[in-house]
Amino acid sequence: MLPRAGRAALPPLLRSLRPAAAMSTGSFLVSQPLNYRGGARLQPADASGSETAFEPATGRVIATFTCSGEKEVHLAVQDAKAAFKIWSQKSGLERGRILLEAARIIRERKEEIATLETINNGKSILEARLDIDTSWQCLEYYAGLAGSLAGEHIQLPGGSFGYTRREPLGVCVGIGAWNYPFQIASWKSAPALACGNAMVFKPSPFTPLSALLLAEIYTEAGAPPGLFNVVQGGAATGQLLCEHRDVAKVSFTGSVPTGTKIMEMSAKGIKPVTLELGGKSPLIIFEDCHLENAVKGALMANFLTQGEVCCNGTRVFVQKKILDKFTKQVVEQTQRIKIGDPLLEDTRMGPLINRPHLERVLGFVKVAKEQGAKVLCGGDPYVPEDPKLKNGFFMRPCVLGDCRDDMTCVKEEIFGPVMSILSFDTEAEVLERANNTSFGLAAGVFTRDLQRAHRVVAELQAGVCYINNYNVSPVELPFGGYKKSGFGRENGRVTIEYYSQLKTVCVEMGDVESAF
Ligand SMILES: NC(=O)c1ccc[n+]([C@@H]2O[C@H](COP(=O)([O-])OP(=O)(O)OC[C@H]3O[C@@H](n4cnc5c(N)ncnc54)[C@H](O)[C@@H]3O)[C@@H](O)[C@H]2O)c1
Ligand SMILES: O=CCc1c[nH]cn1
Repeated sequence: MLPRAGRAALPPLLRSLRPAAAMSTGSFLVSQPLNYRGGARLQPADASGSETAFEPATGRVIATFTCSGEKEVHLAVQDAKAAFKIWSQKSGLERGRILLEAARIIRERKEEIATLETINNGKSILEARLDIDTSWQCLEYYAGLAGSLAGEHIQLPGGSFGYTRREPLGVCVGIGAWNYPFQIASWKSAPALACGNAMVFKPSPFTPLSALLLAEIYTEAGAPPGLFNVVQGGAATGQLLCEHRDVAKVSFTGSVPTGTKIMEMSAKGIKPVTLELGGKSPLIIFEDCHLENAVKGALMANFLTQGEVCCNGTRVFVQKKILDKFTKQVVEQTQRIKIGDPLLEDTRMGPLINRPHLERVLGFVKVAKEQGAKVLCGGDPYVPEDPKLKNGFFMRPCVLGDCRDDMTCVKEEIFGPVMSILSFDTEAEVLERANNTSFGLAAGVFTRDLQRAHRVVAELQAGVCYINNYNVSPVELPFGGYKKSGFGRENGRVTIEYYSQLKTVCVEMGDVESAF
């Protein structure tokens, strides 16, 4: 454990951020090493190229860093292996105590972590704070479960018996996307560590920073050095991690194409894998809904984190009778979303992650228009008045009307603030259309008819379904997809099964009855 006094002697990533309230957009720079291994921040032992991280609100480079090569990946896995030896021998209660302390430190440092997340990702500070809340809640939740992890005792004939032991897997690898950097690192590491595993985590090269804070926090909370390590890099580094022979499991959050590669690599090593992939989720608004809530739900389903959310309900199916009224209100409220400096308290939408992604999202809007969709609002670049934001990656949130199921904007994941509105007549019709996708991450339904709500969600091919709300993620509930949106789950009790294995012990109390 690194004592508090020791921390002050180091160059902590965020010392320059304290007090968080004093930090303003356009001023943050990082020059310290961004790998974390064996309980300390360090430069990688070897390199596989370099990457730059941006502040999306200004377009400034805030960090240039070395991507980890084969040697560094190996060292991180070896450090994790050494920590695993110590950690896996602890009781669940002991592990839970350290996770609880880490949760407490996250709460205490919430403002600086949220500030860093906002600077590097671009999401509003209001949202970043909520992400940090679901992060410490996740640690608390698995801290609570750690002490109760157990097998069972099974009586056999003649006094013999068997029992099962729930054992950790070993060194787990976590690979994250850039949209929820700290939360993804927390959602993967908390259940992994609670079960007795160690972890090597690779953040997205677009958002390399906040996972380091989590690493420092675990160390400060009393985790053995090497229990949670961070290696920086892109695809090459990720590949080295997945292929390392001492890695027991890979938990991946990202796109379907990368998920496919991860699964292929894991198949070669017969390694279990959790895949949290993309989506094109349906949100179904029936005419008997509470309209005001449905409108709010549609905005929640589309515009959090600039629309860069895997489970977003981007195909909004609205029953014909209320189509005009619903659309009018959605457009009015979308136009009121305050875009701008994400560190300001009243900002509700910040910049997209980077310039190429902004261009890609704007490209989807262009194609939608060409294919006959009507841009009801937004869908164009936005330049805030503040001169320091003039090179930021902003766009105005977009609502598309007159959409059809065969349009690109309705079929493909855009991962930006673009809502497609479609109309429908009957329940049977909308169910068929909602399920007509290779994705299956989430789905939502707004109706006052209780029976219909449950009937519809029973038919929806999606891992996470919402009734009369959207995009709430309590850590007690499992999260994950059907179909090409992946498999395995994060959060909830069930995730214990994805980070542990069951050993059966058969005990003979009599003599051996030999067949020979
Ligand atoms: N289901 C979920 O919980 C969830 C959550 C967040 C994001 N996502 C999805 O993530 C995508 C956006 O994130 P992204 O652009 O960072 O995804 P991505 O697939 O491009 O990258 C994800 C991570 O994989 C790494 N990577 C890339 N190629 C690799 C390879 N060959 N081997 C190993 N690692 C590799 C990247 O460096 C990054 O850390 C969207 O599709 C979104 O829906 C899903
Ligand atoms: O982006 C999808 C939802 C999510 C948030 N954190 C992990 N997954």
